[in-house]
Amino acid sequence: MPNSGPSVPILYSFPTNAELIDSLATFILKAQKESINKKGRFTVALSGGSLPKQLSALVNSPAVKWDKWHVFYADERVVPLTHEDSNHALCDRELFSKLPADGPQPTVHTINPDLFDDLEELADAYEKELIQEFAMKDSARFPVFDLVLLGLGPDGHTASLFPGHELLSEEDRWVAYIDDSPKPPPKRITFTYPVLNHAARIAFVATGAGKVDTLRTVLDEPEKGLPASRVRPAHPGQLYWFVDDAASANAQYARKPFKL
Ligand SMILES: O=C(O)[C@H](O)[C@@H](O)[C@H](O)[C@H](O)COP(=O)(O)O
Repeated sequence: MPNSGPSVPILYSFPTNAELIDSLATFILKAQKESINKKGRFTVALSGGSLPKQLSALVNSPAVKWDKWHVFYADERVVPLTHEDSNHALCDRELFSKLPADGPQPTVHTINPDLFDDLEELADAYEKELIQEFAMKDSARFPVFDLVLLGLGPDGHTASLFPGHELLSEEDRWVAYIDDSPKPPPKRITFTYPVLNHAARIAFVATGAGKVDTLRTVLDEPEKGLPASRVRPAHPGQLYWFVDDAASANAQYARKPFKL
């Protein structure tokens, strides 16, 4: 019977962070290849937190076709783009600034600092960039990212979708703002579920014993509805978890051996 419901998450758990980093890079390169073969470009959404560091194996990989990458931020903090709280500044520091200056560079879509006084306008402008990237190029009704990389907060949040927040039921807007984030800084913009759940692939990355209870709840008790559990891309989209054994220690959820 054809499956048209949300994807069943695939869990990969690695004994060490080094193994996770290598496998994640292999996974990303495969996604990159498929996407470029199909459409000539690779659309990627990145998050902040510990995620950018987990992409370190890409920096020196000659297989990365950086000039085909179109990068957005799944969420961004409303601070100057060079501020230490900025997800763009973080990704730039961990990733983009490490690429050889004379080599191919990604196209990176940042939020517009000229609009910081009006969060609605800021979110709308970022949504327009998504429309230009997807609706105009692919004639798609929703943005279909080739890859979205997400982190998991200790309270089960992901991107800037926090437990109990009204944005969890947003069905129309693709990009929304919040000004009451429980994790500082309070002002942020974030992709909503309509964007996340139309992606072709989503990979969560979560490491360390600090995530052990939250990861167990997200994987084993999705009915509790933590924000990360609600990320379930519709068929044929696929959801993956790249975690380490410290983070997955309490989860009953079945692990898959990593093999592409
Ligand atoms: O901008 C942000 O705050 C992030 O995008 C956020 O969603 C992050 O991914 C999680 O909080 C996990 O963060 P850690 O990986 O640092 O635990």
